[in-house]
Amino acid sequence: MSTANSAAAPAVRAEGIVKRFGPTVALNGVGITVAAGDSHALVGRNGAGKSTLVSVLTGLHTPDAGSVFFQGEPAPAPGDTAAWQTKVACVYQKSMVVPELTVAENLFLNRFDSGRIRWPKLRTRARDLLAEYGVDVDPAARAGDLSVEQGQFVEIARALSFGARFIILDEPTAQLDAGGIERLFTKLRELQQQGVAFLFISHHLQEVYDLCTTVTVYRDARHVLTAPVAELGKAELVEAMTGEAAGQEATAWHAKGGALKAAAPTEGAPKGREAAFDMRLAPREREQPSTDRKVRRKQQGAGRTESSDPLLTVEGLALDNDFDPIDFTVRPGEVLGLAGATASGSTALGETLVGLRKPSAGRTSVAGRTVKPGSVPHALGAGIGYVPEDRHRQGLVLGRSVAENATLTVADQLGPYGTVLPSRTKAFAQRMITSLDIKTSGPGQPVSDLSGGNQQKVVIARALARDPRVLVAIRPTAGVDVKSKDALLGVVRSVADRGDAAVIVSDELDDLRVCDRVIALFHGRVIAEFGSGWTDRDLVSAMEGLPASGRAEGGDKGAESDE
Ligand SMILES: Nc1ncnc2c1ncn2[C@@H]1O[C@H](COP(=O)(O)OP(=O)(O)OP(=O)(O)O)[C@@H](O)[C@H]1O
Repeated sequence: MSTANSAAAPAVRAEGIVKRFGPTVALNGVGITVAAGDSHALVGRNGAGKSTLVSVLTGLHTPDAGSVFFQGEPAPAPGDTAAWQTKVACVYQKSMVVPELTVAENLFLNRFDSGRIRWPKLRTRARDLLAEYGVDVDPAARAGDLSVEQGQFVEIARALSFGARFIILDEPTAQLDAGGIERLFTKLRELQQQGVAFLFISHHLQEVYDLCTTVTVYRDARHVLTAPVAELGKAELVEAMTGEAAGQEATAWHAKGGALKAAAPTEGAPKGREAAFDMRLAPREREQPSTDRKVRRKQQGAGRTESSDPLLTVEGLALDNDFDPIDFTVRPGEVLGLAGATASGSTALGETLVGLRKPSAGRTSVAGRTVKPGSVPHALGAGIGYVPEDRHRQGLVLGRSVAENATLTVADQLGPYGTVLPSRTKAFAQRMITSLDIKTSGPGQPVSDLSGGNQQKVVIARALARDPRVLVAIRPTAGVDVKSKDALLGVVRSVADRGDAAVIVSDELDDLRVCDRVIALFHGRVIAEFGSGWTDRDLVSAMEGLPASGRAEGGDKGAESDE
């Protein structure tokens, strides 16, 4: 929306940007122009070069070639942080404010006048500043106590107060619920009216259509196209991102219902999708051949109704202040979805299953064996595999290589008598790189050098290497591009299809589509349960805590109907 500002110089113009990291060419002569007051989306597959461009546009990286202009003026000199702050700011999915400081202190961080700081004056200035941009946050609040949404608003206000008229939003909605996204978008639209321009980076293509007027696509470090969003269909957009014509490859964007489910394995057919997704380092000897037989029969078409003993049993599990007592089972061959926003208790429930949190009541067992509560090693030992939500805090050792990270949980299986055979580690990592299409220069590359989505693939590979009986994945496709999403969800599905079980904790409909059953939580309580055949509207309504409106067939047991 470039209303009154259409005649103004572009908020940013970058031309011929080249950025190399050793042998990797992260940006290969790309450009981008964001008009004043525009909301411009930058999309591309994992590793396309988006984050690298953000680093160049914010002065964190100096390009090897090319130039950047803000409002027609050359970008500040490298290292002149104060000057860059007056031009551009980047708001990430997790606010970068300093949690120990108050909002007022964060707002004026690094720009106190020399001499004594006058706190009352500072708070007043902070209040005025927040009011100017319509941000309803107490300046005396500790930044660490703010919600993600409030933290982002504070960061936007801080950027604008430096004079910046160009803000980059890098996956800003990843941690927000539907209400938070709507409020963020409303604020962005208001600011656009005042001439502020946005570069919006997201793997959620619907958000691009909801918010942006222009879209630029990068693929493999190159610029592919820039077009008005209204003139580019979703299929064309995905085609530009993947370089494949629609229909050539099912994408998560198009996939509906069972389309994402990997085909059931047939005996004597090792090739194809499941073979590619078999990421186990050393597949375990099956202890329960009878169960396996049942599962195989089921997979061969005997239908999903046939019963077998549950692999995961959860009885009266509760965590004070997070979720009420809950009971459920997951059978071999089944993927269960636990749907709900982070605050619904679904994430806490997932973290309790894997031993990260100690429940206040109840019991979990895997294949009939009770799992010691609150112990990750015990949960792993019992056969639970874990894909964490926060891959940086819980998932990866950033300084270590792709190969080392992928095999961290299976070091005991990499060589005799506690030794680790580099050849075995490398061979396993290479298999994983190929199967999951990880964009990397090789198994020896540090994971810190991978793009965010490719790091997530390493986390998933690592969980699978242990050959878990029950895979618990929390928002497994966060930050993952449309095509890789399909592959990763196929991997989760294949865990069940080989006779084990999986639990996906998510509020992403694409994640939940691979599930055979979905339990929706709201405010720590089960609000509904769906078999197959739910509609987007039904599930979204349940996750928002809205009353059932004749929700999907297949076992809806809305809270209201209990009465
Ligand atoms: N510090 C670095 N050292 C080496 N290679 C890097 C570094 N940073 C990025 N790369 C490489 O540059 C390429 C582009 O990465 P970038 O993070 O810009 O991708 P992206 O489009 O942001 O991906 P994602 O959607 O997964 O976040 C990737 O191949 C990545 O491995």
